Amino acid sequence: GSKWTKSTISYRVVRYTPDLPSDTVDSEIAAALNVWSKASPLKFVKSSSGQADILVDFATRSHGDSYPFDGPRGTLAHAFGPGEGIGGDTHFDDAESWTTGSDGFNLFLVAAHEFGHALGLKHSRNQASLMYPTYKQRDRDNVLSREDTSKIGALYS
Ligand SMILES: CC(C)C[C@H](C(=O)NO)C(=O)N[C@@H](CC(=O)O)C(=O)NCc1ccccc1
Ligand SMILES: [Ca+2]
Ligand SMILES: [Zn+2]
Ligand SMILES: [Zn+2]
Repeated sequence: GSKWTKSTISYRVVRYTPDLPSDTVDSEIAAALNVWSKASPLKFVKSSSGQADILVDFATRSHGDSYPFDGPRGTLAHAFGPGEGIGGDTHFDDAESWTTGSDGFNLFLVAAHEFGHALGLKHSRNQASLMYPTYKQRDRDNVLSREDTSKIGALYS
């Protein structure tokens, strides 16, 4: 696949982390998707049951795909590139402490990075990019670099 061939993409949160109220998880996930809808023609709609393009899940260790999580730290989350079935699905390691602040790991920031992968972006070698491989604190109101914006623009122009 490498990119979605439709402009409205559905998502559903399958399981929630115990670290945060579920409506907080919902709003952080929606905010992370909004980062990308602002930089592309893509729209995201939330469904509360049944199938969806992007299934969001919190899990630990072995969790039904070939990429078991690794306990605290290390891998924080992963996402599959666009496509049917597992394509787009985004999993967060629930061994991490998920927060809305600067302690633990900020769910919004990690989700914004993961959804870049779920939309077809690879890692960047540019430290300024949200798609740089390693986590660091960023200004929530300005998470995309010019490179991120041009990459998603080129993919979904
Ligand atoms: C090989 C993959 C599965 C590593 C995985 C990742 O890149 N997921 O998208 C991940 O959890 N990377 C860590 C860093 C690492 O494992 O060395 C990370 O901080 N990812 C989240 C992240 C990265 C950059 C900005 C915001 C969030
Ligand atoms: Ca981990
Ligand atoms: Zn997984
Ligand atoms: Zn990544």
